[in-house]
Amino acid sequence: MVLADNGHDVTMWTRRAAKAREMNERKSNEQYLKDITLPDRIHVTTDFNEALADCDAVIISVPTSGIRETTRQLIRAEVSIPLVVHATKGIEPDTLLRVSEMMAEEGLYALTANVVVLSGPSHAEEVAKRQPTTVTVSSERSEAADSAQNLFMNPNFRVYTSRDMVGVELGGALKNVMALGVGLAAGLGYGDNARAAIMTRGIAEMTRLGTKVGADPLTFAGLSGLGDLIVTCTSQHSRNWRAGYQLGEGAPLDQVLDQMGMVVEGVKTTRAVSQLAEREGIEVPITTAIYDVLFNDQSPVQAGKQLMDRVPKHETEH
Ligand SMILES: NC(=O)C1=CN([C@@H]2O[C@H](COP(=O)(O)OP(=O)(O)OC[C@H]3O[C@@H](n4cnc5c(N)ncnc54)[C@H](OP(=O)(O)O)[C@@H]3O)[C@@H](O)[C@H]2O)C=CC1
Ligand SMILES: O=C(CO)COP(=O)(O)O
Repeated sequence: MVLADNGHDVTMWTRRAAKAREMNERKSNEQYLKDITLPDRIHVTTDFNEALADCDAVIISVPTSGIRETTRQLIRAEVSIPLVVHATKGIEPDTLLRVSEMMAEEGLYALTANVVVLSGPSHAEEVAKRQPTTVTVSSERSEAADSAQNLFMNPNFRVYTSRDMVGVELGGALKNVMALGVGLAAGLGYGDNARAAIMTRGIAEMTRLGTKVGADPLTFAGLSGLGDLIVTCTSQHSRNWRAGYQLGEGAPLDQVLDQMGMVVEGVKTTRAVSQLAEREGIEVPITTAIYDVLFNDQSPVQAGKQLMDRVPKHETEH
C-alpha cells in the first residue's frame, strides 16, 4: 500500500486463488487486514512470473519458514531483478541464519547483490491506515539501502538507512521473543513493572547476543531494536504479545498457534536464539525462561520465579 501510494504499480503474489480473487474483486483481505480498502494500483496474482514481469523491485514478506521456498522460486524465474527488499523477522532454527543469510545460501546474490532488510515498529494494521510510521532499511550495499529508502519514503512512512544489516535483522527477530515474554507476564496478571523489566533486561539481552555476532550495539537503541521492541511489547496488534498472553492464561501452545491463524515468529525464533546463545556462550535468561515455557512444559509462574531467583548481578555486567 505504501508503494501504491507512492505511484508504483504493485503486483502482489499469493499462493491462494481465492485470496487473489477477494483482493482483486472486493479490494479487501478480511483474514489478514480487516476493514482496509486496497488501492487500485494493487493487482493480485497467483502467477509468480506475472508478478515478476518488468519489475523494478521485489518485496518479500513471507514468514521466515517460507523464505527459502520463495527465494528458490525467485531464482528459478530467471528474470533480472534490480532490488530485493525483505521485511521478514526471524532466525532459522538449527542453521541459525538470518533471513538475508538464508537467501544468500539459496543463491539469491547471484541474481542481485542489492538485498535490503526493511524493519522497525510497523504494525501492518496502522501502516494500512496511513498512520505515521518510521522504519529502517539496511543492506551490505549502501546504494541498495538508499534505493529502498527512496522507493518507500512518503509523508506517512519515514525511512532511515543503517549500515548495520546484522543488527537490523537481529533486532526484528529478537524482539519477538521478548514480546512473547511480556505477553506471558500480562497473561499471568503481572503489571507495568514486569513489562518494563522484561523490555529493559530484554534489550540488554538482545544487545549482548547481537554484538557477539557482529551487530553494532547502537542499532539496538534504534527503530529496529528498541523501537520495534516497544511497539511489539505494548500493542495488542502484536501476534507475539497475544500468543504470550494466552499462554500466560494457561492455554496450550498448539491451541494458541492454531487459533491465531497468522504467523507467531517468536516461537521458532526462541528456539533459534537459545541455540545461538549456546553456540556463542552468551547468557540469555529471559529467552531461556520463555523456551522452558514453550518447549519444556515449564509453568509461566515458575519461569518468572526462575528469572527473579537468579544470583545477584550488577546491572551492566556481561
Ligand atoms: N504484520 C506486521 O505488522 C508485520 C510483520 N512483519 C514480518 O513479516 C513476515 C510476515 O508476517 P505477516 O504477513 O504479518 O504474516 P501473516 O501470517 O499475517 O501472513 C503470512 C502471509 O505469507 C504467506 N505465506 C506463508 N508462507 C508462505 C510460503 N511458503 N509461500 C508463499 N506464501 C507464504 C501466507 O499465505 P497463506 O495465506 O497462503 O498461508 C500469508 O499471505 C513475518 O516475518 C513478520 O514478522 C514485519 C513487520 C510488520
Ligand atoms: O513486527 C511487528 C511490528 O513491527 C509485528 O509484530 P507481531 O508479529 O508480533 O504482530
